[in-house]
Amino acid sequence: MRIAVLGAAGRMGQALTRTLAETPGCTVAGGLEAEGSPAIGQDIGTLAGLDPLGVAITDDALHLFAHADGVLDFTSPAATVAFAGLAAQARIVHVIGTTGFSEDDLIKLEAAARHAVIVKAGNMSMGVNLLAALTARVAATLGPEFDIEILEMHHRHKRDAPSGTSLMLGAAAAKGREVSLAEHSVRTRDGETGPRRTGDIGFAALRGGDVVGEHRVIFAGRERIELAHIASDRGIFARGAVTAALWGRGKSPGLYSMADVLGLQVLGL
Ligand SMILES: NC(=O)C1=CN([C@@H]2O[C@H](COP(=O)(O)OP(=O)(O)OC[C@H]3O[C@@H](n4cnc5c(N)ncnc54)[C@H](OP(=O)(O)O)[C@@H]3O)[C@@H](O)[C@H]2O)C=CC1
Ligand SMILES: O=C(O)C1=N[C@H](C(=O)O)C[C@H](O)C1
Repeated sequence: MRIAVLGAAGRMGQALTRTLAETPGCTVAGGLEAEGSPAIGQDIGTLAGLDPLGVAITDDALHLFAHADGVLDFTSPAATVAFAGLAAQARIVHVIGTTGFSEDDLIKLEAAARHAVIVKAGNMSMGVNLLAALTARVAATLGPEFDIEILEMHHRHKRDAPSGTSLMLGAAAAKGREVSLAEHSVRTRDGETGPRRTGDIGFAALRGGDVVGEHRVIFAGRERIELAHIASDRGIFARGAVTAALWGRGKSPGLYSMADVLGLQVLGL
């Protein structure tokens, strides 16, 4: 499968190139950066710390989409929405790892998925997707006397909060409890907040240093249960993304999740 990397010079872009280069059945079909980026013209392998792969990073999205069977997209919300239109036109698999979408962006991605195979997840690692399934299970088992709080820490460069993973975990908790996340989520606390409302699902975000990504789901009642995931290497996200692209080839158009790719729903988790 010919797979191109969007945002090839980024932290995830480089991890994706390394993973693609070592995955049987995949070829690195190209790398994209925005016009004016100093990465344009550089070899995608060299940039990712490998031997040269003979593929120069380009800013020509149309050419790149026309010569790929799939694209791995860890860029920015605005770029990803534009790329969804191009992937739909080219009828190729669009794997979306980007986070921080607005409601309006999500509507546009759903529209694009009527014509294209999109696999989208706030976290592509097997561990976090398992954690989400476990979170739903624990939330369904415990009553509302257990307060649910989701805590994350990421590196100082991260631009969005709560993280895509925290939102996935919040959605899983809400699903387990059979409530709407929008009606129960509390994203900030400051000043005279009053006591915690029963049933709320709270979010807290820490930023600093080079932390790859850490998440904790806390169920706090008269006793406390905590589920946690710690990522120490971006390769876990990259492996999930490449697996998703291979899985998506030949599927009917639609918006799929990593739970679909990993078969977690089939397992009843
Ligand atoms: N779902 C998951 O498993 C994971 C998701 N993420 C998400 O992936 C995204 C990227 O993270 P990260 O790699 O750390 O960020 P980086 O900023 O390191 O990388 C993003 C790259 O995309 C480039 N880019 C932005 N706009 C365009 C465009 N229009 N065309 C081509 N390239 C573009 C950026 O270029 P420039 O710097 O010039 O803007 C940059 O090189 C974030 O939303 C993050 O939350 C991250 C890890 C795992
Ligand atoms: O920006 C990151 O780095 C990460 N983003 C994703 C998120 O928003 O949850 C996944 C991972 O935690 C790393």
